[in-house]
Amino acid sequence: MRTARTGAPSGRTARSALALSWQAAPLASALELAVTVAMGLVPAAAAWTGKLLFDELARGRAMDTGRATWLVVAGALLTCALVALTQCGGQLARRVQRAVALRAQDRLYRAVNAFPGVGHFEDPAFQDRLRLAEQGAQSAPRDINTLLTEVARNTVVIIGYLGTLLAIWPPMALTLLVTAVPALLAQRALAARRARTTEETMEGQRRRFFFQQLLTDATMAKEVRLFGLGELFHGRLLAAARESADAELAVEGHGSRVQSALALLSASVAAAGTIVVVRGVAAGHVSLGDLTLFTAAVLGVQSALSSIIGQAAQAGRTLRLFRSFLEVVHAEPDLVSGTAPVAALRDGIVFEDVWFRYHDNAPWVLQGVTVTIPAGRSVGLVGLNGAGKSTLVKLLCRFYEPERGRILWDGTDVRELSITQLRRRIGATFQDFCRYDVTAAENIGVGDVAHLDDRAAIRRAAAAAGIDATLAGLRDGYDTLLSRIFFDADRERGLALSGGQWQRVAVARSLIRRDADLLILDEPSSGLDAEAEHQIHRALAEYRRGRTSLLISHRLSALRDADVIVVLEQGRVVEQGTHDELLGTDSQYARLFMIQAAGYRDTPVGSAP
Ligand SMILES: Nc1ncnc2c1ncn2[C@@H]1O[C@H](COP(=O)(O)OP(=O)(O)OP(=O)(O)O)[C@@H](O)[C@H]1O
Repeated sequence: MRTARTGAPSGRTARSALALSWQAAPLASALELAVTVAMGLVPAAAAWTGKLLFDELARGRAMDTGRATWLVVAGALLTCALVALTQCGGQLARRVQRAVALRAQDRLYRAVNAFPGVGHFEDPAFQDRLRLAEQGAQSAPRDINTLLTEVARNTVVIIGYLGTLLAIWPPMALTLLVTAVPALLAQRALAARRARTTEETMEGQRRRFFFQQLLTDATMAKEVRLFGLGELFHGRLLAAARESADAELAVEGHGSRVQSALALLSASVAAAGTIVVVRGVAAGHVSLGDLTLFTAAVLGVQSALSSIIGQAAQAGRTLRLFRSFLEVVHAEPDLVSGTAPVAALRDGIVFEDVWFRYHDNAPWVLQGVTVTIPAGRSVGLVGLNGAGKSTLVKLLCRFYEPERGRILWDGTDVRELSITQLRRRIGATFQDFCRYDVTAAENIGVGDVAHLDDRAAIRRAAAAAGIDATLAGLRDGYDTLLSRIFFDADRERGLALSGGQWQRVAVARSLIRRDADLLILDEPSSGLDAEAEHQIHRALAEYRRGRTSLLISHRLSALRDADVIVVLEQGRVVEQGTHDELLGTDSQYARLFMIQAAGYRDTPVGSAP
């Protein structure tokens, strides 16, 4: 994938994540920070209240009961305040999280939509990065925000307690800070290892997802059952799932050992400090209240440091994922759109010595193709499977960039033209057309979003594709939902069309662009019955009259009327001419045509026509 690998240092990545969070919900983020800092003041205040209460109690008969009662009430009020602040903080955090999730998805899918070509989508590495980006975009801004608020809260907690420690036994303050260093290093290493595991198991997860699809997709269900593939795919699904689970289990096992060692270190340090202070109590120069305050301070500082370290490690892990988000959002486009406006086609389209292959080390699919599609004429494209016909069409629509050579639209290289304007001038039905889970009308209307609600235009296109009567006769006519999955508003299941009917809907979708200069039809009738095929070809021939069209079909009879027929063989143009011209020579076209004709006449292939 040609992404702009940001390789952003953690600082810059963290700033971007934080910016995402603050831009998404500035007020809620600021309030969350304020509430969290306020929460940080409570533990030290509560510990001091406890110490004062203990010291009061330690005075025995001389105790001031009124003061002790007020201290108990103050302790209870502090607990209430903590509960209220926790609830408030939680509510604000959820608000921030929802806003961040929406903003992150908006940025991610806006970026994905902006890729002009289709190359990125066919790249497995890009698919992995996209999935990591989805995870990172959700969690990193939240984790960085939490880190910020937790650092603020815990710094307040630590400052509140450090004074106490310095007053009671100063070396403890330093010891706690020093022991935080190995904990920080260990947690960082652990977080990096977790993030690496997530990245390394991505391919396995992609495989698992693929087998899940195979086992649950309605279109696959027939073959999976007929060929008895369920067990095979189930086994592969489990193997992929086991692979990821094993890797995750290994890293979590390591994590538990590290956490246990760190907990042991903390407990030993706390015990050593408490022993020193207990001795002070025994010697009479430290009060019981001081002992409780010291114990609370040690635990408070340790848990505050551990919380900061834990959050920092977690943020470090999700920042690695967030880097994927930044890489996708800032990815270089797979091809660059020109800016020149695209005028209506006057002279024609010319492929000039076009060379193309799908990847740097893949074989050439087009090898120096030179061909002209004259304006107002129809061109038929013929060739064996894999000859490169669909690829030629995809290059014309600018889904990919030719590696060498040029494609000219009225003499201008299409690279100089605005891709959006160019595509608006093309109506196309691809071999692998889409079946949208929307109404019949919308299934045609999406061919020209400006006409999504133009029922007359939709019906005209449907009539030209020979599907108007069928759609009008559906349960709710053109408003019938064409889907096997979704329910419509009345909880009625949608309707499924037959393969040939879907194909006509797809043809209608390309015909609705009545102002399109070029009509591309890649195997528009492969799924139609003989009568329907005849009908649709007649209708299309009528429709194409005087328009520029490029028609690909293995049924050569459908191309007889084309003004020029071009034969592709292994990515090279080997013949071109009219049907009669080509049939009169010893051409590849004539051979293919005879084979098909013989099939219909039941004449053995090779016998004289
Ligand atoms: N997205 C892709 N990624 C990699 N290779 C591809 C891709 N699409 C097509 N190819 C390869 O390019 C070659 C030409 O494919 P193309 O679809 O252009 O042939 P075609 O002439 O339209 O064939 P058919 O008559 O079977 O539709 C094939 O060898 C195919 O494997």
